[in-house]
Amino acid sequence: MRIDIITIFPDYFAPLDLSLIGKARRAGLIDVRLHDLRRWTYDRHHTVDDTPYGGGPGMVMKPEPWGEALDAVTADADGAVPRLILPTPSGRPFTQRDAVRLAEEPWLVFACGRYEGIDARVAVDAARRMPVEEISIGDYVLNGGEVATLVVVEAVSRLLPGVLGNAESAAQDSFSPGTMDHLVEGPVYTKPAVWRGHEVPPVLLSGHHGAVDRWRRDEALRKTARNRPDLIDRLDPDQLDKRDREV
Ligand SMILES: N#Cc1c(-c2ccc3ccn(Cc4ccc(CN5CCOCC5)cc4)c3c2)n[nH]c1N
Repeated sequence: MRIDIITIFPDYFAPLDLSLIGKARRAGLIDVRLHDLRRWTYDRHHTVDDTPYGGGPGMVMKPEPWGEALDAVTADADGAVPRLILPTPSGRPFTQRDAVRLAEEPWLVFACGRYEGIDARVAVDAARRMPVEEISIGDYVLNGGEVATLVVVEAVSRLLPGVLGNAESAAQDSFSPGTMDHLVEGPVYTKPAVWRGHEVPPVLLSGHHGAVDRWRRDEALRKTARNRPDLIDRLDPDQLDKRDREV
C-alpha cells in the first residue's frame, strides 16, 4: 500500500518510523510519503491560511496550495487513482469496519488540515478525479488532522499482510468482524502467575482450551456490558447463549 500524507507539520509523523509500522516500511510492505504543503506556496511567508469568508473566528486553509499539492501528489504515470481521506470534526465516524475496508485500497492520500479547516472547494475539486472521504476519529475537537491521520494509518496498516507478527491477533481485536464481533476483549495476563498477591484466573492455567475460550467470552461480554453497553444492543440475540444472558 502507498500512503501519501500532505501536512504543514511533516515531523508529526516521525512515529511512523517506529515499531511495527516502521518495520513494515523498511520491509517495503507500506510506502509512506510525506509532503509539506508549504512546498506549494510561493510567497515569502509560505502562507497557507486566510480569514474566513462570512466572518467568524480563526483562519481557513487556502485552496490554491491544496489544489496544487493534490494535483502533484496524485499525478500517476500509470493512471492509478488514490482515495483521498480528509480528517475533519464534521466527518463520518471512523470505525474498525472502515479500517478493514481501507486496508483493501492500494493507495491512500491524507489531507491534514489545520486552523478551522480547509476551504470546502478543495474536497469538491478533488472529488472530480478521485473518491474523497471525510472522516472523524471521535466526538472531541483536535487542533488539526495529523493525529487523526496517525490513528487511521495505524488502524489500517496493522491489517495489512505481514505487518503484525501474528496475523491472528488482528482478527481477534475488539470491533473486528468475526468470532467476538462487537465485543471488547476481556483482561489479559502473563507471567508471573502471582504478582503482589494478585493471582492469574486459574482457568487460564488449566490447559482446557474450551474452558479458556468460554471464560474469555464471558469476560469480554462482562467488560462490554460495563464499558460499552451500546455494543451489547447490537449483538444478535442468537449470538448470546443462555449463560451469556445471565451476565
Ligand atoms: N478527524 C478528526 C478530528 C478533528 C480535526 C480534524 C482535522 C482538522 C483540521 C483543523 N482542525 C481543527 C478544528 C478545530 C475546530 C473546528 C471548528 N469547530 C466548530 C465547532 O464544532 C467543532 C469544530 C474546526 C477545525 C481539525 C480537527 N478534530 N476532532 C476530530 N475527531
